[in-house]
Amino acid sequence: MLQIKNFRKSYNSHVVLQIDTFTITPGIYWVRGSNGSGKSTFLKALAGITSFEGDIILNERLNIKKQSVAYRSVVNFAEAEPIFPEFLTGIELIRLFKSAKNVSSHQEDFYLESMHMTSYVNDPVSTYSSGMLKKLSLVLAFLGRPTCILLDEPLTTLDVESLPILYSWIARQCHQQETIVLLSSHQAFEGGLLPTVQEIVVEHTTIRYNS
Ligand SMILES: Nc1ncnc2c1ncn2[C@@H]1O[C@H](COP(=O)(O)OP(=O)(O)OP(=O)(O)O)[C@@H](O)[C@H]1O
Repeated sequence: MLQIKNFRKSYNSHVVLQIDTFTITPGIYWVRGSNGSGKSTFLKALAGITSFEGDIILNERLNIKKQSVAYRSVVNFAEAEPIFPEFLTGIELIRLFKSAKNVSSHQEDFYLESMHMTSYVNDPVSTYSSGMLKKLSLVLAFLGRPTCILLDEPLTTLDVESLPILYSWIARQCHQQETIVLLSSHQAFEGGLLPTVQEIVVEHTTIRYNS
């Protein structure tokens, strides 16, 4: 469970997001809002990579500010437009993430094979197209034993064949362990491929459930 309390994020003293209290229980959530509404800001705050006022607490014990290392070890984030060191190969980045997340198994094999990435995962990321970079960032977001997975604009640059594969990863993850999965998009969710999906709307500098 994620609890957000007295949250406020400003850029140059301009408030872009304010949330009094908001609770997210395990499940799949479609975070929808128009351009500039604050979706990325919200996910970056939950990922612990942008500063904010207030508290974010995971499972009633991991405060993002007080237990930041433990919090981040179970919260994975895929950026909307991922940028990686160009000289590293995909597999080197995966190994780096695995060591940070204390993963010893060949957990990545399932993701690389199902997303048909084995032919280029040993190449430097400087040679990757934007869709290939996106797929690599999605693999990284599933490594370890995350209890929260944050995917910012995962549909952007992903080809139509890859979308059902990503959705199957999400369904598998939620089946194996209680997980909060947040996917942001400016588009409405087209159902069918995922189990129950709830919608969180970002608008008017705050968030709400779309019930
Ligand atoms: N680094 C920054 N400095 C100043 N303002 C910023 C910064 N990042 C975001 N903003 C502002 O915060 C607001 C929310 O931006 P954010 O990127 O979170 O929106 P978004 O909903 O993800 O948009 P999009 O769908 O276009 O990606 C916008 O008004 C944006 O101009």
